[in-house]
Order: sequence, then C-alpha cells, then structure tokens
Amino acid sequence: MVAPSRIFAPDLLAGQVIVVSGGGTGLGRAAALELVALGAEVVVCGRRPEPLEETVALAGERCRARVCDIREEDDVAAFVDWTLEQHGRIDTLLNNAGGQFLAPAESITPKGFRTVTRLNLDGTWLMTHAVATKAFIPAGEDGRARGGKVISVTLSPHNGLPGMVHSSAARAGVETMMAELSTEWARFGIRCNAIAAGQFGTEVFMTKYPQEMVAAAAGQVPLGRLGRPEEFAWLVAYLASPAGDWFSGATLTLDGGRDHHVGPWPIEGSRDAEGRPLQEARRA
Ligand SMILES: CCCCCCCCC/C=C/C(=O)SCCNC(=O)CCNC(=O)[C@H](O)C(C)(C)COP(=O)(O)OP(=O)(O)OC[C@H]1O[C@@H](n2cnc3c(N)ncnc32)[C@H](O)[C@@H]1OP(=O)(O)O
Ligand SMILES: NC(=O)C1=CN([C@@H]2O[C@H](COP(=O)(O)OP(=O)(O)OC[C@H]3O[C@@H](n4cnc5c(N)ncnc54)[C@H](OP(=O)(O)O)[C@@H]3O)[C@@H](O)[C@H]2O)C=CC1
Repeated sequence: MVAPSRIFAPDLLAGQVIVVSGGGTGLGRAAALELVALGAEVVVCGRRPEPLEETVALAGERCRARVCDIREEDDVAAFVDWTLEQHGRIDTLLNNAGGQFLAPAESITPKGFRTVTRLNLDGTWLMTHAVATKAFIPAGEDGRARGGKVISVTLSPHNGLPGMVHSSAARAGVETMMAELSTEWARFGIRCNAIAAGQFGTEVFMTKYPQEMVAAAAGQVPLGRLGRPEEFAWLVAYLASPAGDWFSGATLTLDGGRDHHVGPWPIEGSRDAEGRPLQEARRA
C-alpha cells in the first residue's frame, strides 16, 4: 500500500487517469506513487519491464504498466490504445521519459546528437500527439472535446548545461512546443506546461555521471542541495489537480535557484570582514 501524501488530501486526484512515461525509476516513479496516493489511476511506461513492475509493486492495484519506447511511433500508438482500452480516458500525460549522455560538444557525433534529440524532443512529441489525438481531442458525451493536461519535464539551467548541448537544445524545443500548443489546443481544453527540473538526486543522476561533477552539483544550487524526487512529484500533483487548471504554456522552474546562479554569494570584493554582503551607505 502506497504511503499517504504529506501535502495533499487523499482524494485530490480521484477518478483521474494519468500516464507517466519513464515511470519505472527516479522522478517518474516518485510522481507515479504520489499520484496513486492521491486517488489517480496511473499507467507507467518505459523500455524495460523490470523497473516498471517494481513501481507497480510499490504502488498497488491502481497502477498499471506497459513497455513502450517513446521514440517508436507504433509503440506509442499501441500504448495509448491499450491505456484507453483499460481506462476509457486519459486526463493527464506526464512526459518524464528522457535523458542524455555527458560529452564535450565538439566530440558529439551526428548520431549521438540525433539520439538525444530523438528521445527528448521527438519522443515527447509522439507521446503528446498520440494522447491528444486519441484521448483529449475526440468528443466526450457532451459532444465537446474531452480536453486534458500535458506536463513535460525539461532542464534547468536554461542557459544550457555545458556537456549537454544536445539535451539543452532538445529541452528548449520541448518548452516551446508546450507554449505553442497552449495556444493551438486551447480550443480543445488542453493545457500544456513544462517543469524545468534542476538537479535531483535520483539513482541515475547519482551514478551515471562523473562522480566529481555529481559531488559538485549541490554547490551550484543557491539553496545548497539537490532536489528531492517528492518535491517534483508534488508539483506534478498540483498541476494535475484543479489548482492547475489555469496554468497553460508555462515553464515552471523547480531547481532551488539554479537557473539564476551566478556563483557563491557574497564573493570577495562584495563582503565585509565578517562575510556579510556589502551595503551602500544611506544619504545623509
Ligand atoms: C557541476 C555540474 C553539475 C551538473 C552535472 C549533471 C547535470 C545533469 C542534469 C540532468 C540529469 C538527468 O537527466 S539524470 C537522468 C538521466 N537519465 C538518462 O539519461 C536515461 C536515458 N538515457 C539513455 O538511455 C542513454 O543515456 C541515451 C544515450 C540517451 C540513449 O541510449 P540508447 O541506448 O538509445 O543509445 P546508445 O546506443 O547507447 O547510443 C547511441 C549513440 O549515442 C552516442 N553516445 C551514447 N553514449 C555516449 C557517450 N557516453 N559518449 C559519447 N557518445 C555517446 C553515440 O553516438 C552512440 O552511437 P554509437 O557510437 O554507435 O554507439
Ligand atoms: N535527475 C535530474 O537531476 C534531472 C532529470 N531530468 C529529466 O527528468 C527525467 C527523469 O529523470 P530521472 O528520474 O533522474 O532519470 P531516470 O534515468 O531514472 O529516468 C528516465 C526514465 O525514462 C525512461 N526512458 C528512457 N528512454 C526511454 C524511451 N526511449 N522510451 C520510454 N522510456 C524511456 C527510463 O526507463 P527505461 O530505461 O526502462 O526506458 C527511465 O525510467 C528525465 O527526462 C531526465 O532527463 C532533468 C533535469 C535534471
């Protein structure tokens, strides 16, 4: 049995059907567990069955899983069709599946660049388009488009992460995609937003990258620590709830201040002998 939410009422999302891509691990799993705790029916997908099955085991019977590679059009179509057969509707799509490898830009081959943009930009588009055309745009019982919400994970800092030019570019594309669709698909009652995630201490984050970079990451966050996966899950739950109904086209940056980090503060030349930031004298 999944643990109750520490923030929201237990029936906040009762009756909702929510798809979480990449729901077998990390941020996606944390979101899936929180959404189930709030009463939603959750469907997770990813390439590997084992992590998905683990999420289902942790979440309980209101969570189902199916293997789907978001880069493959036929896979995506079959996944969305299956979800609709199981539940009859989808209310929210969380585009969380994604990732990249860390490498200096000059060393990235055309294939390597395509690999990352195909996953993060094309894959997000395939999922968004399939869910919209199959679940959100078709008319409901009242003859009007059913509507729904798309929440896509992107990346902070927005001036790009050195070593991740492919992912920085792809995530910028996703944010603009969400903004554009918020206008085009408003007529169907579809809300599209992005969550620009700063650095979160998920298992993959802690193990995939060079350890010296991981160790230095919190030092680049003004609030001095990595994000906790449940902090991401709470924002997803908020956006999926009625409290999120007037958000559309927004990028919500969740990063402890990382986007605007200018280095440690106060720096030498800007602090007094006790280390306090300098302040100008008031005029007499
Ligand atoms: C202080 C600062 C703090 C901050 C520092 C850190 C900030 C991190 C912020 C973000 C954190 C996160 O997102 S954490 C979560 C990350 N999670 C993930 O990345 C999970 C998903 N990722 C993946 O599946 C893989 O990494 C990915 C490469 C994207 C896709 O895998 P695939 O199996 O599809 O692809 P592969 O077959 O492995 O590779 C395809 C091609 O890509 C290229 N390629 C792949 N790996 C490569 C590598 N390591 N180096 C070079 N090139 C590579 C090659 O051209 C490969 O072709 P060949 O040459 O022919 O083989
Ligand atoms: N952790 C962090 O600091 C940050 C994370 N992010 C982004 O947030 C998201 C979640 O990150 P996190 O939980 O840390 O990382 P994970 O690597 O744990 O999560 C990525 C998930 O996406 C799935 N996935 C990858 N490729 C595909 C694919 N082609 N089709 C379907 N599913 C796929 C993976 O499952 P499988 O391998 O089984 O397919 C995995 O469950 C990612 O998009 C990540 O890039 C952004 C900023 C910072």
